[in-house]
Amino acid sequence: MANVNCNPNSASDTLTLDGIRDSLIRQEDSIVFSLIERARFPLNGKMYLHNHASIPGFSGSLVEFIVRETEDVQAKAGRYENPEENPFFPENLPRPLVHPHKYPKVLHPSGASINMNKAIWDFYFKEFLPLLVSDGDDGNYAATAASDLACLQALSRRIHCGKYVAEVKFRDAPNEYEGPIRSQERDTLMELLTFKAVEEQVKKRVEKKAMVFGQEVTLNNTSGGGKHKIDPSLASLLYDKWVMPLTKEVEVEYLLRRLE
Ligand SMILES: C=C(O[C@@H]1C=C(C(=O)O)C=C[C@H]1O)C(=O)O
Repeated sequence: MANVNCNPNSASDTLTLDGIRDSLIRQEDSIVFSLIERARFPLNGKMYLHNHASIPGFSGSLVEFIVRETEDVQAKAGRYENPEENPFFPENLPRPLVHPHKYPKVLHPSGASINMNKAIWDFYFKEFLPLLVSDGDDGNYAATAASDLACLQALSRRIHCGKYVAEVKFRDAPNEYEGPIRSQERDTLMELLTFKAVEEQVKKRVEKKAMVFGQEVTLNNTSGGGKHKIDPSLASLLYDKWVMPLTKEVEVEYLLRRLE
């Protein structure tokens, strides 16, 4: 069965750049669908206000409450034992209550501590969401927060796959990477790992996916009049401005620690 996550050959230790890129392409589907689902609801801005919900014993926004509680139960079920998964609120998470699954150890151990979720949380709520959804409040706060979390988790998984991308790039050309790693040259590492032509294809493909997945499907020939559930150019903006730069930041951070 195809594995949709970062390491497509998770049964073995073989990593290939093509295999990981295939999995990043598959994850575009999850991200675009999660955006379409979130865009069913208006902004519902009160959910994001500190202490607006007055939850006894809790200080924070309603969305933070829902994310923390969801991560708590998922941690008990072992979700964060998977090196591909990173919590948004890692502090004080409970231990798993289930028997541990043995995930293959393909990453360098120092990579485990890289967690970009604070930056993902900030750009998603402060910059991207207002572009994606309409203004307004329909009161469906719990369902809206659940769909925010689906978007955040899909984005986080994709961006942290940068660890696997960096590992395979290092294994493929250790001689090129070792010098700049030893001298901790961020800019040289960034140049070495960047493939502009691949990035251009990614932007075009996600825009096309948003167009195709977000069109109205009817049984007669009258199409939805070119209406789309989300603005396709937003998908390409999301990748250009945030997803790919953060993936590359994960790659650089991983490489900087690769020889520890
Ligand atoms: C992920 C990779 O590294 C970089 C980041 C990319 C991305 O986030 O999609 C694409 C190309 C590279 O500049 C890759 O080479 O595939």
